[in-house]
Amino acid sequence: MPRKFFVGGNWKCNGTRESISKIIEEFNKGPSVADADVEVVIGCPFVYADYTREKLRQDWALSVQNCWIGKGGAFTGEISAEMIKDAGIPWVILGHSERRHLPELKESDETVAIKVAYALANGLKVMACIGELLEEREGGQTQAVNERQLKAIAAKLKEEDWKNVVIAYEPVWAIGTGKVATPEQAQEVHEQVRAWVASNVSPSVAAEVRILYGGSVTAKNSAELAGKPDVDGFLVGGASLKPEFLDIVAAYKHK
Ligand SMILES: O=C(CO)COP(=O)(O)O
Repeated sequence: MPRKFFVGGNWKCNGTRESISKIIEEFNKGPSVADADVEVVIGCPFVYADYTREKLRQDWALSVQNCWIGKGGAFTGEISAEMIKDAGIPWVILGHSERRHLPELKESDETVAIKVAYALANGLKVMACIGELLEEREGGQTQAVNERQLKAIAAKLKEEDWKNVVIAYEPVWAIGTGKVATPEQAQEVHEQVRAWVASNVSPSVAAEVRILYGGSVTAKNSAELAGKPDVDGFLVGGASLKPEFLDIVAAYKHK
């Protein structure tokens, strides 16, 4: 089965009702993808999930950007996987580098892995993010870091869980910096990630799991990146708040 191209938008902690309404109006003008070889998912802030769902075209799905590590209860300020599911939101982004590395958050590999397993067990689909820091890349640690992050997640999943996971490779040095990985750099890591999954999960999961690239993806660079064999889509930050996101979605045609 060929891997269906996947374009996720990650709005991060951005937006007002007014700006969301405006950008959705633009998005809703784009061609239908209902029968196209692409899946589109918008990751919005929790508080705007209902508002976004109400306005957003029906052929695009909704995601949130985090969830609590386990069952809900006395965890002030947190949102559980059960609540996300109950609210009718199919996807959650987990392990984003901002959550892994911001000093205020510092989510460990283990925390991310527990969240991924719990969200899957409660019926959500997960965009699981991995990626190396600049100093790790410069220190020749790229593969080791990505594999360490993946290994923590894989250790908690059963083989059938993987059908509800997409992996987002987001090199931290490329996020929000305008410094996109070259198509060759992205392909090299995606190939390593797929090979790791083949050896450590199963060859069939490796063949089917979608590996997204994230980090300064724009309308300009998306077509060439999409042309690489192991790039199955994108997780887009800044450009997912702009009309050019429609052009990034259209990059599936370069597959
Ligand atoms: O972090 C990202 C998506 O999750 C990427 O962000 P930018 O596209 O703004 O670099």
